[in-house]
Amino acid sequence: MSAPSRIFAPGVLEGQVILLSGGGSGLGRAATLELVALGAHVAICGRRIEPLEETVALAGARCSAHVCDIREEQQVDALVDDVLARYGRIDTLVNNAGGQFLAPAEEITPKGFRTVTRLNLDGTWLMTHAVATKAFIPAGDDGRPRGGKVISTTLSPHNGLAGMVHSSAARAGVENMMRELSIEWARFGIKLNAIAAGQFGTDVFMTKYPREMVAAAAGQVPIQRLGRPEEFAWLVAYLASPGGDFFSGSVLTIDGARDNHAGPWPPAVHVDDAGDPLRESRRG
Ligand SMILES: CCCCCCCCCCC/C=C/C(=O)SCCNC(=O)CCNC(=O)[C@H](O)C(C)(C)COP(=O)(O)OP(=O)(O)OC[C@H]1O[C@@H](n2cnc3c(N)ncnc32)[C@H](O)[C@@H]1OP(=O)(O)O
Ligand SMILES: NC(=O)C1=CN([C@@H]2O[C@H](COP(=O)(O)OP(=O)(O)OC[C@H]3O[C@@H](n4cnc5c(N)ncnc54)[C@H](OP(=O)(O)O)[C@@H]3O)[C@@H](O)[C@H]2O)C=CC1
Repeated sequence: MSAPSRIFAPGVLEGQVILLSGGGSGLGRAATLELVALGAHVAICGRRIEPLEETVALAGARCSAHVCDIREEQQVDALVDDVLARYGRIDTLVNNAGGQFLAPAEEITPKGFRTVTRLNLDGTWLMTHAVATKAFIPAGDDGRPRGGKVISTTLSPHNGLAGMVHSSAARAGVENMMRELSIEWARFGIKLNAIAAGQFGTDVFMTKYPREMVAAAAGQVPIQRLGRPEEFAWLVAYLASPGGDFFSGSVLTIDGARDNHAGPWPPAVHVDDAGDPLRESRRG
């Protein structure tokens, strides 16, 4: 059973049904636990059943595990049908599944580039389109489109992350997809936003990339630490809650100011011996 939320009133998501991709690990698992703690039913998907079942064991009976590769159209259709058959509705889709490998651009093959854009851009589109057409656009009891929310994880810094040309391109595509659809699908009551995540110390982040880069990562964040998965989870919960109802077409960057500064923090020439930012003296 999920622990009570440290931030939100219990029950704020009571009765909501949320479909979340990549719920078997890291940010997706943290978000699932928070959403369940707030009263939502959360259906999670991923390619491997074992990590999904671990999340279900932590979350309890309001969470269900569904194997689905979000890159495969038929699997996505079957997933959304399954979730609707089980819960009868979907209120929010969280497109969290994603990832990439780190490699110099000139070494990325066409297959490698496609692998990453298929996962992050095409997979997000397939999930978004399937949920919108099957759950959000069809009429509810009042004869009007049911509406719903889509929250998609993207990547900060926005000005490019060296070694990740495929993912940088794909996540920019996702952000603009959310912006564009927020206009087109406003007439159906669908609200779409992106969460541009900076560096978060999830298990995969800490182990997948070269050790020296990971060790330096927190130092490149102006607030001097990595994000904590629960901080991501709270933002997802807020957007899913009534507090998020007037957000649509936004990109919410959660990165400790990493997006605003591309180099080490603080840059040596901008600080005094004590490490404080330099200032100019007043005139006169
Ligand atoms: C400067 C600041 C320092 C900061 C610290 C450094 C890191 C910055 C991190 C930035 C923020 C982002 C963080 C995160 O996202 S953390 C979470 C990451 N999680 C994941 O990536 C999980 C999902 N990822 C995957 O499943 C895989 O990585 C992949 C996206 C590749 C998909 O896997 P799949 O099984 O479908 O693919 P394959 O392994 O079969 O590979 C297919 C082809 O892709 C090419 N490829 C794959 N790996 C590599 C590699 N390491 N190098 C080069 N090319 C690669 C290749 O063409 C594969 O085909 P072939 O096998 O036939 O060659
Ligand atoms: N941690 C970080 O610093 C940052 C993370 N992000 C993004 O946030 C998201 C979560 O990251 P994090 O928790 O750290 O990483 P993880 O690797 O732990 O999570 C990725 C999840 O996505 C699932 N997944 C991967 N490919 C597919 C697929 N084709 N179909 C369905 N599910 C899939 C994985 O499960 P399975 O392998 O079983 O399919 C896994 O549970 C990702 O999109 C990531 O790129 C963005 C910026 C920074």
